[in-house]
Amino acid sequence: MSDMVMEMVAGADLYTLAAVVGSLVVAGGIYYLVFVLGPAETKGKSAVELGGGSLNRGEVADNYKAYADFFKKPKEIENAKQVPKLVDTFYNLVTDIYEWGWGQSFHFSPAIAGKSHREETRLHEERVADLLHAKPNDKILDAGCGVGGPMRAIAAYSKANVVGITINDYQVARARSHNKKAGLDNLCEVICGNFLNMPFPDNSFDGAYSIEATCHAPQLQDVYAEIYRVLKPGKLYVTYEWVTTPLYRADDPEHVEIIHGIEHGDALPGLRSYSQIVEIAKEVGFEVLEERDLALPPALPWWKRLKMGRIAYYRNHLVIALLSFLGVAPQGVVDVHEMLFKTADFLSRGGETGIFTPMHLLVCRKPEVTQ
Ligand SMILES: C=C(CC[C@@H](C)[C@H]1CC[C@H]2C3=CC[C@H]4[C@H](C)[C@@H](O)CC[C@]4(C)[C@H]3CC[C@]12C)C(C)C
Ligand SMILES: C[S@@+](CC[C@H](N)C(=O)[O-])C[C@H]1O[C@@H](n2cnc3c(N)ncnc32)[C@H](O)[C@@H]1O
Repeated sequence: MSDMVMEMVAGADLYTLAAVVGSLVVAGGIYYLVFVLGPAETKGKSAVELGGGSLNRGEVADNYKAYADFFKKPKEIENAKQVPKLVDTFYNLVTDIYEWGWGQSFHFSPAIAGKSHREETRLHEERVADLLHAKPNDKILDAGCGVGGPMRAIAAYSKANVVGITINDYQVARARSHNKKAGLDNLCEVICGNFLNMPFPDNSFDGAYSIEATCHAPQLQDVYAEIYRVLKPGKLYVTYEWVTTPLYRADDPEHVEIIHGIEHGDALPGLRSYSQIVEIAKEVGFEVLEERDLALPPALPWWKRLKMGRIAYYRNHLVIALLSFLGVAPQGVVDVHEMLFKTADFLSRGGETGIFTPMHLLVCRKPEVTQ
């Protein structure tokens, strides 16, 4: 072979080699982004599984649009009847992303020096069990149970039986599957239903709790009255509420912007003030034993992880955009993720300014003798 031919062959080999190495690097990069870096919290959910809950793939984009439109027409928010449906749609859209990027407990916790997010979450949940004095064989209600992170922690810790209710049937399926995998399906039960009208008899629970869930109720008195109804006399109800704090000023445009941002990104029919919560609990018949904002010092910022996660959110955005482009993730997931990205910012600002807390604690008792 002439030198020229030899050079051509060597050149072609080099091109092939470069193409093979290039493809391997790209494939490795995608694998690393999607499978290794993808699941931020546990190995529970990976990026390739991100979907729209109970929605068909083709319905995600339209449902997101319907959700976003709801908040463009502030008048409609007053129509309380539409809210549970809106909340159900919201959780179809966000449940996978929450699990993938946060974990199986859909709530915040006070940061604790030297503890991981997982430990902080567990301690915040076990506090509920302690406040309820939950014990083996008790039957405890979890109103708005998500995919069951808190219920599993509380059942494992106290050995009580926990019955969770959520409006979203996709969450029911996820929660049941997690309960089984955790070996806690003997203690944990999940049903799909509306906590404004629960399918449980009067006086049937030894305790009840709600973690960052009743904020979705258009009228807080409706859900509190339902919880009161199903509790046995003398038993306790513990709740972590999303509220505005005494620092919130309705005439400060920045405060108003932050609170609207939180409502829009979290399917809230209108955040309540901390001062309304106790009044409503008393109005439905509860005695209020304790009321406290768990976010106040010496507690460390609950929004710390939200802020620290920023780099991860950009990476998540990249992963989701790529999967959506490849047709793996349904159309519309990118928009949902973008909405959550903005929400994270409003929530952090709510925490930093001190005008918002997601953990206003109330411990209530249904009196022995009810009126
Ligand atoms: C109680 C509620 C939900 C509270 C939190 C569990 C969620 C509130 C905001 C969510 C998130 C924001 C940013 C997301 C990020 C852009 C994405 O890449 C990964 C998931 C997020 C971190 C996501 C996780 C859950 C939240 C922190 C409400 C709805 C009443
Ligand atoms: C932010 S999540 C919190 C879930 C769970 N408490 C946790 O901490 O992981 C709010 C939950 O409330 C539920 N929810 C909201 N409105 C509801 C309603 N009307 N009836 C039943 N569940 C409802 C949602 O479906 C979701 O599971």
